[in-house]
Amino acid sequence: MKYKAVIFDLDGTLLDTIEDLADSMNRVLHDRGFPTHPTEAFRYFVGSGIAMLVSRALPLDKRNDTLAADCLEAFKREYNCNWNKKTKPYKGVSELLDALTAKHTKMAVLTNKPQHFAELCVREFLSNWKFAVILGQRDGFPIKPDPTGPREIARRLDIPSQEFLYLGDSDVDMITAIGANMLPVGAMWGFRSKKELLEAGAVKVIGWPTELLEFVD
Ligand SMILES: O=C(O)COP(=O)(O)O
Repeated sequence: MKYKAVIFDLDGTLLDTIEDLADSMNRVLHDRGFPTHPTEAFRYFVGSGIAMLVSRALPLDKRNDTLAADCLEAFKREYNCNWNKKTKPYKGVSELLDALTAKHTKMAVLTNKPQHFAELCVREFLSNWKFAVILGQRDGFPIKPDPTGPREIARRLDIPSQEFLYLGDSDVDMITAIGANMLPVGAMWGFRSKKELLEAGAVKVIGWPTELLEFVD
């Protein structure tokens, strides 16, 4: 089966955002006298939205709703100043997006990043390519792994779910793809391991972006 459309996860799949996310959150922690984390630790904090990132980064014995809400607002302020400092597309992404564009494959972005930051990042780092839909975290809508987002993309593009490839770098992405009846493909250059991707149901795992082309119509 060859696929007609691709949904991309953003953080850890198209863009390496880890340092800007880590620097922003570490500043919030440092300002409050809490321990900071090495950048690598954020690979496991990212993926389920920024509220979860903030909660995972807070000291275990300090996690409460009031502090988490305060730190979430502080994180948004910091990230608003830092989102484009060190972020960049992964190597090989531009070749993949060029090739998909040449094939007229429909492309969309689905991320648990807030909608505002998702749009900023796509505009700044991926403006050479057309994404038919960019869906980030929006108030009142469930985030991944709920399949509402990918189903909305399929509906808006008027392409059956089964004809979508879904490329992501985390268990959340694989579970989302399976729930939406799309082919889950794991990106091994991102934040998580091959083992995690396979255990979460990746049907394929690829080590370089253009390997995705093999599955595209
Ligand atoms: O959790 C986030 O904030 C974003 O993560 P995602 O782009 O991998 O969905």
